[in-house]
Amino acid sequence: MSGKLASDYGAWKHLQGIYDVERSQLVLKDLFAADPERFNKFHKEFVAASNPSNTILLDYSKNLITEPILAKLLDLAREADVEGTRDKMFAGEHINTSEDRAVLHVALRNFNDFKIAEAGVDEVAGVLAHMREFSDSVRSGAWKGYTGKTIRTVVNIGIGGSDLGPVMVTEALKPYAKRDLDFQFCSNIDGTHMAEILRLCDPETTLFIIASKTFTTQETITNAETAREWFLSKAGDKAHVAKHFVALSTNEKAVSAFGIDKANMFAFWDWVGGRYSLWSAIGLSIALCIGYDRFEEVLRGAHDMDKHFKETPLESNLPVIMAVIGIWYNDFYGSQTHALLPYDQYLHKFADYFQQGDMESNGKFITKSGKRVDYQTGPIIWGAAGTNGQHSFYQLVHQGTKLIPADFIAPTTTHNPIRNSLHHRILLSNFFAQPEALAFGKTEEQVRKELGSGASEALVKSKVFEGNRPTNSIMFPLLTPAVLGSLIALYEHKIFTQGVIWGINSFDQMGVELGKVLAKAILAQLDKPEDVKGHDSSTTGLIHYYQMYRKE
Ligand SMILES: O=P(O)(O)OC[C@H]1O[C@H](O)[C@H](O)[C@@H](O)[C@@H]1O
Repeated sequence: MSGKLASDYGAWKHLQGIYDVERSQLVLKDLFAADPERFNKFHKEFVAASNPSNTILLDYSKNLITEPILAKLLDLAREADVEGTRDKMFAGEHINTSEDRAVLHVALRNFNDFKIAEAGVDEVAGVLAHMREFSDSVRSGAWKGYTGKTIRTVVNIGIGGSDLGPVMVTEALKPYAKRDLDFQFCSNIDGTHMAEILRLCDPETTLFIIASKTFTTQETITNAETAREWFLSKAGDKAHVAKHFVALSTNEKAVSAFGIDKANMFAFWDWVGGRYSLWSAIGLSIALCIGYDRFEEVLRGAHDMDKHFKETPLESNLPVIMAVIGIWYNDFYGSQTHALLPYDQYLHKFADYFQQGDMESNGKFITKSGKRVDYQTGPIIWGAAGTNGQHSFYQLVHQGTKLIPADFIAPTTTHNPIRNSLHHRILLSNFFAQPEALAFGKTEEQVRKELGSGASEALVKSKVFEGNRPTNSIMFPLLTPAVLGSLIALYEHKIFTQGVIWGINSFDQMGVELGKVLAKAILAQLDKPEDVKGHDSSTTGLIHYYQMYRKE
């Protein structure tokens, strides 16, 4: 940790100079016309070391960059010591400085490849074996509920990282799911979420997974208590809880205080960040859904990307390339957001997942050495599955006043080739067309030609697409467990790289605390109007309104 701001680096200043002078020449149409080799120069294919059918193509040619700009961006990564910090992460050094913790989600999918010395790493294999044994037993029907019936519904109770990863992955890998096992995910403290899920559950055949790293999260503990209360109101005897409740946590004490047997607890460790925890015991619902072997394929796919990130020179390193191009827009072009646009219905939760992954990691204005940054850090992440987005927000992406860098993501082959893959061909034609339209647009001249001489000036102008809107295109053969593992790890390491360049700690989340503390204080004041004290007039007024109209 140099203690420097990113803007102090020589490469940063150089890039600012390039941006100021060359920006007007960075026109995709011209860059492509000038160089027929542009695609060849600006794409890379990742091929997993352990599994050649796991490949990912990254085409970054439709970005507002030239070879010298990319080289300078990579110099910035070197100057910020991305490589050194990466190696520290893999070695188990405590790079999460504010919490004095290692950052070792990579150890959860390592299979004894990299040597990592940190307490708990040697326990990973044991927990995976426990997950295998348990998921096999539930899936085979050997695990019985309190009346001797097999499990039909799994309810994962968790929030944030203890929810979003399992939700996203079980959706993404639905083609591999055990279809006669239903999966529900209860996260929100809003009782509606739990009430609607319990309507679908039979206590004799439901398994509740209480997923919480800390086992102190208000939403999760309240929802878990509600589920237990509901279960006991039907099952009667507390001894039956052991057949219907398991816990995934780092906090053994709190788990046993809740009444869950140690044998039904799946452990993990403080060096697993919440938003990096789907690889840990938090992935139990994934293993139950697709089977342990498939879950392990997800881990191995991620490990292959870890190897790529750790061992590939920066020039060919996919996460690093995506990271530095993102910085070019975020910090020099001033773009505020980054869109994730998967053309695969199975990835419809991908943007939701990386909203937490990216925004909780890099949404910070203080560097690791306590300085306030004088540049932008993490972008706002958003997106939706194609082609739905096209009929919703793409108007603004094409013709709005904002620059919105976007990643288009698609498989060459669909799991559902209905009507001879007609749907997939239409889907992919849109996947190819959108980045093309965004990059090359449509000139006034083309519009005039199309409309003929009678068209009004206003109409002509309204149909012009300026183009020059940058995108990455990411393709892979099929959304398999291994590919998905690699894809998630690709984005994780992109986020890591950006955080190192910005000098921030991507692995704490101090920003979610304040609201929680205030809510606790307010909860104690909600009963009586005279108790509402210490707030501004707006907050007081809102609580009084609630007190006047509530019905309980
Ligand atoms: O798993 P838990 O300890 O219940 O935490 C759940 C979530 O809580 C907070 O919102 C943290 O900011 C998240 O990173 C975490 O994923």
